[in-house]
Amino acid sequence: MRETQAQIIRAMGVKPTIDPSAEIRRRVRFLKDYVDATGTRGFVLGISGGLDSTLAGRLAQLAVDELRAEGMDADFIAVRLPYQVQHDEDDAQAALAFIQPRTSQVFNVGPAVDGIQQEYTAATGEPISDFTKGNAKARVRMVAQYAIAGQQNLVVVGTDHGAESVTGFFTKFGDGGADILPLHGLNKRQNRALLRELGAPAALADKVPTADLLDVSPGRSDEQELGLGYDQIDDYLEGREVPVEVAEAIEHRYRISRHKRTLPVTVSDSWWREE
Ligand SMILES: Nc1ncnc2c1ncn2[C@@H]1O[C@H](COP(=O)(O)OP(=O)(O)OC[C@H]2O[C@@H]([n+]3cccc(C(=O)O)c3)[C@H](O)[C@@H]2O)[C@@H](O)[C@H]1O
Ligand SMILES: Nc1ncnc2c1ncn2[C@@H]1O[C@H](COP(=O)(O)OP(=O)(O)OP(=O)(O)O)[C@@H](O)[C@H]1O
Ligand SMILES: [Mg+2]
Repeated sequence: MRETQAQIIRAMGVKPTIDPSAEIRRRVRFLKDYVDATGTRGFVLGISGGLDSTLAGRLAQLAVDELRAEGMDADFIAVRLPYQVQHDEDDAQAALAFIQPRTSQVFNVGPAVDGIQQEYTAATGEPISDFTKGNAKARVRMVAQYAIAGQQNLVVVGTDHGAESVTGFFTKFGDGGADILPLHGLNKRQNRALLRELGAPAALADKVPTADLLDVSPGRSDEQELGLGYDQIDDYLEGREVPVEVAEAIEHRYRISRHKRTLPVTVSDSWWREE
């Protein structure tokens, strides 16, 4: 295995093989212990219909079920955060039906995002690009989740995991902004395996991953945007041999996204000087 590959695998914490049921137990216990130790009341998470939030949402609900059975007044708020009307709303509803959240809410990010779009043009005299607007959607979702968390003494669940973290494929302080990451150390196929173990419908576990941030191409697949397949990223993270150009593409993305996996850089930091 390439030395860089070994270093990246260590940093991402991905194991070559997992026991899905043991991973589920470990992660539910983690969510419960965290709430218990911090005096918070539970969790809030945006549910998109994609597989990561379906998994993290189900884990959060299982944790809350157990906390409530133990006498704690815990809650999980699953929040739909569409930009106006979501093209795959049916999948989001199927995800909610599977998760069975104690509480669910709908918070349309459309008016806030459109407000930012208008003010951007008013301020700069130029239109905001669809790409930048897409990141604003992810950031408004973060703001909405923190509003709910702040009012209700909840923590914001993030869905970051090895196969996204390694390429920095998330919006900084958008979906990357969260308090607790129950999927840390898993790659994409391992997320699917946990969902299957939990009994999720195949349509949810097998769904094509999409950031779904662009107005111009709703539901464009992550793989199309990245130019890399999750199977390739997953193989890399499991320590398997991948074509050298794939390894180099992953390592390049890993290097240039380092700033997204650290706290804001300060005058005392030097990591950014290293190659
Ligand atoms: N070297 C550096 N040191 C410190 N900060 C640096 C920096 N370079 C950029 N930055 C800052 O970071 C910003 C760029 O980062 P960011 O705003 O995140 O933007 P960026 O990384 O360009 O775009 C986010 C990417 O993540 C994808 N995404 C987003 C959300 C969800 C998902 C999904 O998987 O579903 C995927 C999205 O499709 C897009 O390709 C810059 O505007 C700048 O403020
Ligand atoms: N339309 C949406 N409604 C609610 N939450 C959303 C929406 N879009 C994104 N999110 C939140 O942002 C997170 C990051 O999006 P991302 O696409 O990486 O995950 P996903 O949609 O859950 O799964 P997948 O990567 O398989 O599409 C989601 O897990 C979810 O918490
Ligand atoms: Mg998605």
